[in-house]
Amino acid sequence: MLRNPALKAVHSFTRRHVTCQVRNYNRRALTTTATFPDLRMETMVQTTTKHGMDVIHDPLLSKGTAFSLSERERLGIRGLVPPRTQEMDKQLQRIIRNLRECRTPLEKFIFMTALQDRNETLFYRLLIDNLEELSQIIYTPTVGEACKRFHSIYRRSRGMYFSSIDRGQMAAMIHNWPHDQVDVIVVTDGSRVLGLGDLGANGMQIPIGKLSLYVAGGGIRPTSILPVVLDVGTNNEELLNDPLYLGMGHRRLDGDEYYAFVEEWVHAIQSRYPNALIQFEDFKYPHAYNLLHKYRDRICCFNDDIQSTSAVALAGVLAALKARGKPINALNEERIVCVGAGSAGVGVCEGIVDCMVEQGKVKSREEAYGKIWMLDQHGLIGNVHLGTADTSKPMPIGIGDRANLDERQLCYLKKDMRDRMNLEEVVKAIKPTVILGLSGSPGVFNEGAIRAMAEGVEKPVVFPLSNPTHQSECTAEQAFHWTDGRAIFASGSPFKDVEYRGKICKVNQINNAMSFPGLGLGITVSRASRVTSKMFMETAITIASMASEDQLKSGVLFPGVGSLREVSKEVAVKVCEIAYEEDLARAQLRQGMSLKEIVEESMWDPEYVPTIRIDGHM
Ligand SMILES: NC(=O)C1=CN([C@@H]2O[C@H](COP(=O)(O)OP(=O)(O)OC[C@H]3O[C@@H](n4cnc5c(N)ncnc54)[C@H](OP(=O)(O)O)[C@@H]3O)[C@@H](O)[C@H]2O)C=CC1
Ligand SMILES: CC(=O)C(=O)O
Ligand SMILES: [Mg+2]
Repeated sequence: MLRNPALKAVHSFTRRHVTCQVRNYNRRALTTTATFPDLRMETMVQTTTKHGMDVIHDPLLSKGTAFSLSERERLGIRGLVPPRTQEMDKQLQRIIRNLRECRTPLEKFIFMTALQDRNETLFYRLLIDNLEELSQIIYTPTVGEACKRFHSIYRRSRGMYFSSIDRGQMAAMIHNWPHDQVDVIVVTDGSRVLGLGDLGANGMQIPIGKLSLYVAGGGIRPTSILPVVLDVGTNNEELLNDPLYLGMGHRRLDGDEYYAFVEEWVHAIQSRYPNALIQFEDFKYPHAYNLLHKYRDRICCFNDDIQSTSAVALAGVLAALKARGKPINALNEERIVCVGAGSAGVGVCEGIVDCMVEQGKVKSREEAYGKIWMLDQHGLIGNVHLGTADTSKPMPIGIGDRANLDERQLCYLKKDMRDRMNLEEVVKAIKPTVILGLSGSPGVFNEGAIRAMAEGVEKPVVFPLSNPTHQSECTAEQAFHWTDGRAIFASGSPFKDVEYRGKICKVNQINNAMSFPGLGLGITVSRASRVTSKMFMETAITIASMASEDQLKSGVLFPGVGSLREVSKEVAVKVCEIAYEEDLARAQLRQGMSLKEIVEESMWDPEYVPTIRIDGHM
């Protein structure tokens, strides 16, 4: 059965007191007999065995100044908080005023973290009500800065760390986590944090930020999430030499040792939380792919950078087709350049190829690969027999530094083009309609390349998707100036709309944050045992259909982060449908309720509910 998202107290009234039957997350009925003059029949409540200061200092229970007098009595906190009970709206007024006084985004980040550490209900209310503004603090771009500075701004622990000294202990350690029900785990090894490289254990802020979006955008309960760092070391010299660094001070494990480490962790998770969805995040190529292929058919997991980035980028490309007045099943008519051949670049291009094949307008997968030109840091993945851009000596494939290319990247090799052509040369040669940036390399969309692109197409689709903002392949302003205001533009991190010659040019944000919360919600609600390719493709199509004709005309491709809850609902319903269709769902459908109603009812909404104390032995 699907879990009721809120605890429910069912009261049977006797003359002087109430018998209260409370169901916890495991649907175990707990019964307590006490007098609750402030509660009515069917009141939602939260329960605790805690008392006094322990209640005030538990961020999942604390309401700060909002505890009612009756709650203060029964929880033993009378006199421990200021006397006036202040409801959430007043608390929000105070919080917002204090937040606005923070001078820098990083100060805001620290402020938000402190709020999350003392009162999660208030934190999530604030976040949901101001998603567009505050996602830029708890997520990209500010989270990037917070990762770099994690070891110097560290205040209080959140999440779990599994490190090289924990080998052999992980199955026992997982029981240290205080919650019996975990629905979503985001795990990183910190090897490629946004476009910032190897940040080791400092990467913890990424799972925390992603999971905050799961709660705020996807309605997952804050008690059901688990952020994890696999601290297998770091190769970041600066961190290794910093005495304040909090991770293991050795170089990264690699090879068999690395994969054995991850395997032990997966076993530990499975032993306690066999139904949890695992999101692999910010693992460097090729580990990211290797882990995905190892686990995707074994456990309920996906790789965010590969798969949900692919869903949202495909959504952007499909919506851009519509914005250019083309049908979305004409993807095969596009000429796409992808700058970046790592997890995200290859993942996004695979999603586009899957979609072209699904649309049935290409004869083979190979034909679809032929529509995409891929560049890595050396330039185009081209034919080394035709020579390279920087040397006239031909070099057969598999020799020299091209030996690193694997079969996933070699699918895009262009036999009729010279290896390592630079971006501008590629653009001039093939006249692309779409250019994607997933390189983590700022400024690689240079003026020459973008101007050349704009000469060949009326509405060039320019998507510099690298994060955070300062790693973006170009700025919004550059894209609109170099294309004479004609670009359809989206970036990974937010930019402001641009005014160009009196016209407001719209900026979209294409970030996997638009897809993973809804996906996780759908998996959680249906209790799907696996995450499938179809779920990502349908997520893309769902998101691509969300903008109105007028929005598309104005350059808006789909709703922004501010509408994340609405987007997540739609995505979750679609993911649930697929889970049932593909026979992967383990939750029984509820009679008389549509999937949409079930999804909506499952979404946690931060509000204060009365707290009652129960006897821990009941
Ligand atoms: N908007 C979104 O939702 C998402 C954005 N991203 C962003 O994508 C970026 C890449 O992530 P990911 O793929 O995981 O990282 P990887 O490290 O796996 O891959 C980076 C790729 O970029 C290539 N590259 C580096 N410099 C250049 C250059 N100057 N010109 C062309 N290619 C270059 C690398 O080449 P080589 O192989 O030769 O080293 C490599 O192929 C990050 O900045 C990340 O923030 C990632 C996921 C989601
Ligand atoms: C957004 C994201 O997942 C990344 O930049 O890695
Ligand atoms: Mg990522």
